Amino acid sequence: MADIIDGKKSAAVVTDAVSEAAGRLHREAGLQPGLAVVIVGNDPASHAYVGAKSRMAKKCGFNSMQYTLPEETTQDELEQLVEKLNADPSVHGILVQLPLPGHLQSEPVIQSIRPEKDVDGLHIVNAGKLATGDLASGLISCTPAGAMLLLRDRLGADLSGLNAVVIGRSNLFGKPMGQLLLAANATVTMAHSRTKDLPAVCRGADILVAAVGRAQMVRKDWVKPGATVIDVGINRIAALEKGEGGTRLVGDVAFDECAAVASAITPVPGGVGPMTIAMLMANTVIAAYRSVGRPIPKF
Ligand SMILES: Nc1nc2c(c(=O)[nH]1)N[C@@H](CN(C=O)c1ccc(C(=O)N[C@@H](CCC(=O)O)C(=O)O)cc1)CN2
Repeated sequence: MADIIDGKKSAAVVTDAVSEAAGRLHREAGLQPGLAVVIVGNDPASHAYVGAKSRMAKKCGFNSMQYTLPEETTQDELEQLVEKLNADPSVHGILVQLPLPGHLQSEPVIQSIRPEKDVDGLHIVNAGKLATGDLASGLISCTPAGAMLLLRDRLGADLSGLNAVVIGRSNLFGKPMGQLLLAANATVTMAHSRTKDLPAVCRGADILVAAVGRAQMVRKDWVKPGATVIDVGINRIAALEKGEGGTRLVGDVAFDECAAVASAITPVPGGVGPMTIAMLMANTVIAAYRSVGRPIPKF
């Protein structure tokens, strides 16, 4: 049976360090990190994530600002709000919760955020720095940064000689995850829906990272014995086995059967998810330190 990688515990270590760093910045420079989170529309899951981000920001000692915009918000109105936040010196981090309602285009909104306030790490300047191997001067997308921290705790910082397979090629996760693994010297394969014989590709992975958005798609015969499995999926399925109505949360990996083969595995919930919010806090405190030219804390 694989070791279960405890994302909640690692996230608490990060947020404790963030709180400490925020307190120091306040004491020594009189500056309180400010995080503005923008949500448009009524998606319940997005509201839950944004609520969790705002609560954690307060817990870390930040000035936590939440902008809840109605479903019918226009592209112009949203971009004007971003401009206002760009110009506000008390705001060090801006995050626009995704996905946006269908009539809005996310890319122009993301690109309108000043790169130094882009705590989601999605602006082309931040994505470009990561792609060119500069992990020091930009901001890195939160979920991949969190997944890498879990891997670092488990396998160390140098992944030389290890084969990593990332399933999924999104800008939010798959692409930056691939870049981070490459920067850690892993041999990286980016797999996706058009990959031929996906199970065989995955079976070659010492590190298997699943971000496909399909409940329990990765089965035990996809997993190399002894592999480390990182599950980024968040899917709600009917809770049939409990004999009651309702839903339960599962990842992209069939947990029980894959845990029997892997050497370590992240659960859902309680794996990568909590790290996403912790790394958002880390990015915000980093942005605040940089805004006054202070050396940034390490997480
Ligand atoms: N602008 C962004 N939008 C979205 C991002 C993002 O990083 N930036 N990621 C996801 C959603 N997300 C954060 O926004 C997120 C997802 C899951 C969790 C989490 O802690 N999950 C828990 C379970 C929570 C539950 O019970 O539902 C877990 O896995 O343990 C945090 C953040 C899409 N949008």
